[in-house]
Amino acid sequence: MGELIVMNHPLIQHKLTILRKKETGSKDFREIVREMSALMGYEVTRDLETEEVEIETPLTKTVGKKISGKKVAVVPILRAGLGMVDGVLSVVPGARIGHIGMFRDPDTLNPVTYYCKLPKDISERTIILLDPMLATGGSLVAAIDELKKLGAKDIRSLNILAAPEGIEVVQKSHPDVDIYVGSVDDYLDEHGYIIPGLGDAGDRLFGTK
Ligand SMILES: O=P(O)(O)OC[C@H]1O[C@H](OP(=O)(O)OP(=O)(O)O)[C@H](O)[C@@H]1O
Ligand SMILES: O=c1cc[nH]c(=O)[nH]1
Ligand SMILES: [Mg+2]
Repeated sequence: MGELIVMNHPLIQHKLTILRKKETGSKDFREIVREMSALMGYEVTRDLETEEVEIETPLTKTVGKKISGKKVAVVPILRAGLGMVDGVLSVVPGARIGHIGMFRDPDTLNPVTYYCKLPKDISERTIILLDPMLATGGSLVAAIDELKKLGAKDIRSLNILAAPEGIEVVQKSHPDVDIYVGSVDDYLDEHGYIIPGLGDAGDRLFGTK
């Protein structure tokens, strides 16, 4: 079973509370998603491999560490995942970036894929999949299906909020994928919205409602 990591860091929780507030406008919402994503990016990269390297300081020789092993690819699920890219890149600036475009049909709640462009060597990279919202899990499962079809083997998901129903769906379909979340909320309403949630992340990020 994939691990579920709830990031209870006080800074992450403080920022999440601001995101949830209905009076937080798009400018602040975008800024806080970016800040939270940097903090979450720090957690999601905690187990990246390192190797020792000999270096020279201005005073002496010493041994330091550098990231080794697989390189990273950051893959936002459009649109809302785009809001998380800059924050994560602030901690892994050398990562390649792929894009998966997807929206959820409002009637069926099924994901519809409209775009996919990924780095060629996706099978050799650690993939950090970004989407602020994990609701029914349909979008995340479809995105992981697509990545695996193209050879991806090491995938982790970074989500600001998740519903218990969606986590279960993803863990059943893709037990090898670890899920990092800011909070596991209570339930999904009849329209598939996370409760208490923060509303529609894409609309709040881009001011489209
Ligand atoms: O877990 P699920 O039930 O699949 O729902 C989650 C998806 O819904 C939202 O996208 P949306 O369809 O609103 O598209 P947008 O990002 O363009 O706003 C969200 O950003 C996720 O991608
Ligand atoms: O609560 C939700 C559910 C899906 N997508 C969102 O943006 N918000
Ligand atoms: Mg949306």
